[in-house]
Amino acid sequence: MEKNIAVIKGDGIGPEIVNEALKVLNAISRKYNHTFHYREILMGGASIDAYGVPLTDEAIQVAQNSDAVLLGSIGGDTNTSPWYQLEPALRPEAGLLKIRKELNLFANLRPAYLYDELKGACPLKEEITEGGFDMMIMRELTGGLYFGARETKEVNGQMVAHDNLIYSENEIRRIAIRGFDIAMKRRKKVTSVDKANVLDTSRLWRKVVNEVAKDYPSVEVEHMLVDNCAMQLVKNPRQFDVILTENMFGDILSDEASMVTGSIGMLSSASLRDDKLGMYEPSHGSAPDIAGKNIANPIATILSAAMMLRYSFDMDQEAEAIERAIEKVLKDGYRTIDIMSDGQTKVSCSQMGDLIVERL
Ligand SMILES: NC(=O)C1=CN([C@@H]2O[C@H](COP(=O)(O)OP(=O)(O)OC[C@H]3O[C@@H](n4cnc5c(N)ncnc54)[C@H](O)[C@@H]3O)[C@@H](O)[C@H]2O)C=CC1
Ligand SMILES: CC(C)CC(=O)C(=O)O
Ligand SMILES: [Mg+2]
Repeated sequence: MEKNIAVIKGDGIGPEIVNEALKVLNAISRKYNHTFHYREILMGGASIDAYGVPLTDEAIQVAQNSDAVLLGSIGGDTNTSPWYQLEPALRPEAGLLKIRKELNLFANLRPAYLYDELKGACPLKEEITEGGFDMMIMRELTGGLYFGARETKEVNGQMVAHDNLIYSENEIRRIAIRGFDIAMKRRKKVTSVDKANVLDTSRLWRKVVNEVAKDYPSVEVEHMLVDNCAMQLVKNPRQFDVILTENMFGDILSDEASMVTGSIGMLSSASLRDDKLGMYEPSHGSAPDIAGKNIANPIATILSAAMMLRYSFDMDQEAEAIERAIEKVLKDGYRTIDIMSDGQTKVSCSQMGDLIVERL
């Protein structure tokens, strides 16, 4: 098969981790006789430095006309980077939000899975992690607080800021349908997470989720308040199958879930819409604290590339080959520093990519 992939390396560790994913994709293309055409575009700080804006219309067009987008991560140190002296609409994150919105990538899938081999890297007690866990966080990605109007202005001599949180029934319904569809292929349980004891958007969310649930009688549905969910994720992560939630709650809960898998460097993601085009990126950010040192964990990005093969290209066998190769590397005891524990072999970002390629 021949596929066009828009590649956004981004900032910080972005180029390091994407290079490892490209290594793996190249090995897959050789082994399975595919041709992947990479079209590199800029986003985030790299685009600000080159063009003065975090994402150009031309870059969006390239992404729009590709079969999938592979992204590293964007952004800098929000305390020290000069990018954060710019007005908010010109900062790196504005590029990421813009591409998600322009491509209508409303469904963000973040699978959190505890590999047996990484139980030692998980900060939870053994009795909690015994038996492992495997959950899919289904995060709404193009609505809610990150996309409402916002403003900071002076009122009565002091600065006041507001951010609008808006959800429409249709936005909730389409992500809920995706969540239930995914649950049907898994353990048939949806935990819908909201703050319906306080927020109108959450009350609407719950109502629409209950309506959608009627079409999936074999799926068990429960509603959980987000503060309780944050606690349950560390108390008993095994109870979760699909966590269905809005944009900001999903952002926060997925970082928490990632740490329970051992490291945020393990958590992949797919951002999908109604057709096959999707964007694939690790759930973490650009990690400026470790950028340029060749120590970042590239596994989340490589697993995201596997999700791209599965969801955008229908290449299930190839995706599985990558996932199995990662399992083998972990079984063989190789670890980047974030997942390192006693008795294992510490490797760099690029060595981890090579070791995965060797096992494909
Ligand atoms: N999708 C994206 O591109 C995202 C971008 N960001 C941006 O990233 C920048 C840094 O944000 P932070 O809050 O520091 O979050 P972060 O996710 O970049 O880093 C948090 C911590 O996790 C570690 N970490 C992250 N990825 C890792 C990996 N692959 N291997 C090993 N360790 C890893 C970092 O070293 C850091 O200690 C900010 O500018 C933020 O806006 C944040 C989240 C998502
Ligand atoms: C940088 C934000 C806009 C996004 C984020 O934190 C995420 O998607 O995980
Ligand atoms: Mg995040």
